[in-house]
Amino acid sequence: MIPTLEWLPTGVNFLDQTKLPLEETYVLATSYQEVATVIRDMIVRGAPAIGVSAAMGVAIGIDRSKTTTLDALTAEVDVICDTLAATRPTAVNLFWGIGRIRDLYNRLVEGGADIATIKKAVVEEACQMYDEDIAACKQMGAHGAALMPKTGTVLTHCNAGALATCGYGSALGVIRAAIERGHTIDVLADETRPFLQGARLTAWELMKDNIQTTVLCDNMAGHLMSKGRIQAVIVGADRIAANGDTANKIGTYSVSILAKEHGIPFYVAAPWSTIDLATLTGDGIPIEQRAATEVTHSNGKQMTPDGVGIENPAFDVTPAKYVTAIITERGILRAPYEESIRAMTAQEQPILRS
Ligand SMILES: CSC[C@H]1O[C@H](OP(=O)(O)O)[C@H](O)[C@@H]1O
Repeated sequence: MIPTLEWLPTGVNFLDQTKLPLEETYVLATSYQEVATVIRDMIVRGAPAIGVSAAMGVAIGIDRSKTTTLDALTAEVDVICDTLAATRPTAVNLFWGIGRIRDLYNRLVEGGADIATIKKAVVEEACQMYDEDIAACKQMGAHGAALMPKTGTVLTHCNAGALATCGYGSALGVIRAAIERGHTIDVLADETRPFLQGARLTAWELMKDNIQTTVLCDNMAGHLMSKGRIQAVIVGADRIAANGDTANKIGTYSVSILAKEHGIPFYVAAPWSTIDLATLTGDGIPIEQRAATEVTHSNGKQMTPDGVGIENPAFDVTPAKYVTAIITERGILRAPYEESIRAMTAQEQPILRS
C-alpha cells in the first residue's frame, strides 16, 4: 500500500486523493500554508490522516521559520495553528494534532529550549504521531476482528481505510485484521456521494489488497439489507461526543437506522484521538458545509439546472443508540458510552509503536 502521506526532508508528501483511482500522483507541501490547502481541498482527507497532517503542518511551519527570537517564533506559531485550525471544522483529530505539537512547543519554551532544539523536537513528535496512528489502526484491527462475521458481507460507508489514516485503516483495518485471522469477508462499499470516497478510494485500496469489493449507490443499502445480503456494517468517525453520538460522513446516520431496522450490527472504528470529551452530545458537533459544485458537477460536467438550491453537509451525526460498539485502539466501548468512555479514559495507556 503506498503511503497516504510522508514526512520528507523537502516537505510533506501527499498522495493526491482527488485524482484516485485513475491517477496515482503526489503533492509535496513545503510550507504550513500548503499543508492547510491540501487538507482544505481534500487532497488528504480522513480524520486520523487530517490529524497527523495538521501536526506535520505545525511542525513544518516551525521548522521552516526564519525568525531568530522565541517571542517572534511564538507569534508565528499562533498564526500557523490558526491557519490549520480553519481548514475543516468537524474532525476533532485536526485540533488534536495541532494541539499536541503546540503543547510540546509551549513545554519546550517554558523549559528554556533554544530554537534549534525546538525545531528538531516538533518534527520528531509529528513523525512519532504518524507511527502511533498506524499502530493504533493495527490495535483497532486486533480488538475488532472478532466482531466481524466469520463468513459474510460487511457494508462500509465512505473511506475509513489506509487512505483516511497513516496506514492500514480504522474501519477497513478491522476488516483487514479479520481477513488476516481467517474470516471470509467481502465488502460492499457505498459510493458515498458527492466526493465518492467509497467508489473511488475504498474500492481502490481494497482491490489493491485483493479484498473482494462491490460498489453500490448510496440508496441501495436498505434493499440489500432486506434481502439478507449484509451481515455487519462498519464505518469510521470524525468526532465522537462524550455520550457516544458519532459524526461521520453524510449518509452514515441513514445507514445506521437501516441497520437497526434489520437487526444488523453497526460498528464504529476510530482512534482515541477522535473522542471529544469536551463535546457532550452530537448536537455540539460542527458540521462542515462544502461547496455546492461538489453536488452540481461530476468530473467537471454540470448535472443540475443553473440556480437550483443545493445542500452539501459533509457529515451527519449517528445517535449513540444506533451504535452497537465503538472499536478503539484501547479496546471496545459499549453502551452506555458515557460510562465506558469515562472508564477507558481513566485507564493508563502504553505509548503505541508501529
Ligand atoms: C478513518 S475515519 C475517516 C472519516 O473521514 C471521512 O471524511 P472526509 O473524507 O470528508 O475527510 C469520513 O467521514 C470517514 O469516515
